[in-house]
Formats: sequence, C-alpha cells, structure tokens
Amino acid sequence: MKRIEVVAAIIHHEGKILATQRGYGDFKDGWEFPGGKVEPGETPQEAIVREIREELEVTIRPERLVTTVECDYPKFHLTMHCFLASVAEGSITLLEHEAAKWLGKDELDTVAWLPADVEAVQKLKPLLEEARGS
Ligand SMILES: Nc1nc2c([nH]c(=O)n2[C@H]2C[C@H](O)[C@@H](COP(=O)(O)OP(=O)(O)OP(=O)(O)O)O2)c(=O)[nH]1
Repeated sequence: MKRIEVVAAIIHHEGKILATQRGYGDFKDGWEFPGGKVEPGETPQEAIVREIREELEVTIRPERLVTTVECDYPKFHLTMHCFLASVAEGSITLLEHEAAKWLGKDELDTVAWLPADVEAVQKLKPLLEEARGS
C-alpha cells in the first residue's frame, strides 16, 4: 500500500489548541492539525515549520513530539508525527483552510476530527493542563 509521512502542528496558546478545517480534497470539511507531507531531505521539524508558514503565515517553534500516529486509510497508510508548538512570530492567517477554532481541554471533542487525529487528541488532554497559561 502507498505510504505517506506527514507532520502536524498542535499549536497551543493560553491553554487552548488550534484545530483547522480542511478546505479541499478527499477529506474536505474534516478537522485536523495544520501540516502536510515531509519532503525529501527535510527533517520533520523543518517540514512542520515550512508547512505552517505555507498554511498559516506564521513561524512556529516546535517544542516536543506528542505522538506518532499510524493509520490505514483506504488509499494509503499514514504515518503522522504530531508536534506541540507555539507561535514564535506573526499572526495566523488562513491561507488554505476554510475555518479554524481554538479549543480548550473540554472542547476537544466538539469538532469532527479526521480518523488519524482521534488518538492524538486523546494523548493531548493531559498535556493541555500543563500548557495552560503559557
Ligand atoms: N495536515 C494534516 N493531515 C492530516 C491530518 N490527519 C490526517 O489524516 N491527515 C491526512 C490528510 C492528507 O491525506 C494527509 C496530509 O496531506 P496534505 O495534503 O495536507 O499534504 P501537503 O500539504 O503536503 O499537500 P499536497 O500538496 O500533497 O496537497 O494526511 C492532520 O491532522 N493534519
């Protein structure tokens, strides 16, 4: 089966995290963490900084790897590295997504996450307590 390697940013601010809604493609309207495919020669950290500049027009600081999710979709196998991150510079502008929401710990289940994200969201809950106020 085709395999793709993706990086995703869990951007946090004041105890909330940013969820974005896909604006195009097979998963249009699903909620995800912004990010995209790692290109040849890039480290995952370089890829996530590049993708977030392309999608949200900000520079992020990747802080730590929260989890790597493995998920079988009908057309490919996905490996997705999810990094906790904060905005280092700029203000968020949606260049590709159709919507975005800041979600607190108790709001994480209020959007329809893509299948691969459900497990990452569960792992995130205890971390959000730590991140509160930062
Ligand atoms: N960015 C992102 N992609 C996710 C998440 N969950 C999930 O299943 N995916 C899937 C959807 C896509 O099939 C794939 C990411 O591909 P993408 O289309 O965003 O990659 P890309 O930005 O490099 O885009 P492209 O130029 O190939 O369209 O991973 C998530 O939380 N964030």
